[in-house]
Amino acid sequence: MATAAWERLLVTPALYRYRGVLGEPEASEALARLEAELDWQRPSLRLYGREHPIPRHQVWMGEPEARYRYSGRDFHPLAWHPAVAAIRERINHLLTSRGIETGFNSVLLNRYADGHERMGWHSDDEPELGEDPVIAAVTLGSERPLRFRWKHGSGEAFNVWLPHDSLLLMGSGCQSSLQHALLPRRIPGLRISLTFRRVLSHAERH
Ligand SMILES: O=C(O)CCC(=O)C(=O)O
Ligand SMILES: [Fe+2]
Repeated sequence: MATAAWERLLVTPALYRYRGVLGEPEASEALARLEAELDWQRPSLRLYGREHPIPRHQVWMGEPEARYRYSGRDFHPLAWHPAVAAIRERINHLLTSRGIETGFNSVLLNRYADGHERMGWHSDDEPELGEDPVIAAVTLGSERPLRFRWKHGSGEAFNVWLPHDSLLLMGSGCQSSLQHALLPRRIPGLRISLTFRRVLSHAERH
């Protein structure tokens, strides 16, 4: 088993990194295909009555029922692109072999043209993700740090560097005890991340 490739970054909450998740040339080919073939969107979010275009591009993809409400907007998923479906298969295989059943039915793809593009502080704790979601984030392209900070108490903020072709597994407790952000840095180059999620059906929510 390739368990040696898993690095445990935290025990509680469960935070793991895995390097070389797709291998080459698959990882570089996936980056080029996603960049060229996806219909990247830059939606605006409404803040204090004003529309602000988000500082990155994104695509929401998945099963038709996996609708997602984010910052006051409903996102309808696009059908699986074959390159994204292949990455989902790989991630599912990797996690299943560790006994983790995720049932990912959707993915948010984020495209950062360079280090100026970013994502602000948040937890992925929307009700449609359930009580304690598992989120698997694949990085393709430029290596940047994802910064984490604790929601309660005085623990220090920390960086997790995410190299090309790596997977970050945010497991139990991550969204309830931590926030994360991709802060602007003087780092050149395109980065695409794929954050796989399981959106619950209405019947599964309470
Ligand atoms: O780009 C990243 O690595 C972070 C993305 C993220 O936090 C999200 O999609 O919720
Ligand atoms: Fe996130």
